[in-house]
Amino acid sequence: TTTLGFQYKGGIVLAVDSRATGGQFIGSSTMKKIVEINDYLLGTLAGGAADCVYWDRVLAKQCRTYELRNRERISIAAASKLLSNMIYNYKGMGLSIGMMLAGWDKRGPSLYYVDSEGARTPGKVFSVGSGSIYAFGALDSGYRWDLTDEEAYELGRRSIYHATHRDAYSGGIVRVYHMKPTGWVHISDEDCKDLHYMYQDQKQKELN
Ligand SMILES: C#CCCCC(=O)N[C@@H](Cc1ccccc1)C(=O)N[C@@H](CC(C)C)B(O)O
Repeated sequence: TTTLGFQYKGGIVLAVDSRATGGQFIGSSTMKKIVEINDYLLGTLAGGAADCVYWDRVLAKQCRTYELRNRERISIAAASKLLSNMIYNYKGMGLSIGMMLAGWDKRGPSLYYVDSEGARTPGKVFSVGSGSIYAFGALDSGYRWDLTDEEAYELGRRSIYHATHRDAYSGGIVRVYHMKPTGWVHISDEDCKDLHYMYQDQKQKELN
């Protein structure tokens, strides 16, 4: 898996791949690794597929219960604390979860990284998963606070593409979402094969 998230002038962009593997076997090429917890809260999944999907659903239930009891949406900080505390109870028992939570609450945009080791940290730029080392190469060199929306989408897309090219455990569809003050927007789903040939043509044109 390769997932990434970054905050910039225009909000937060999330980008992920869609491959699920069991050893060298590819179990799925269409996994949804960006999960829509509610209209203002997105999660990204990396690690054990069952662990991530299960605890994401538990978190979604907790967030909805919070809304019903308090008549307002839960903050990203509180949602990430709920997830972190729930999985911390299982520390050392073998859970494998590396998630990002991205959302917009009354404090504005918020991006958190939470994992099954017990980490919970806010930040501006993260990449999580077996392909994150490759994604960071493109992401860190292209990241600026003042990116336009289109530049931000392309940075996310390109960074995931580079990871799918080099990491055997990443591939399939490159999915991009944008978290705005009005909630999330699904920007694009593109097969990494199509991106490969598109970038090759681009390079060819630059050489000519
Ligand atoms: C095949 C199959 C079913 C999925 C098995 C399964 O959890 N695969 C994992 C890799 C893994 C992890 C821990 C133990 C074993 C195998 C996987 O593909 N994780 C991706 C993200 C999830 C959300 C799809 B990615 O992190 O590579």
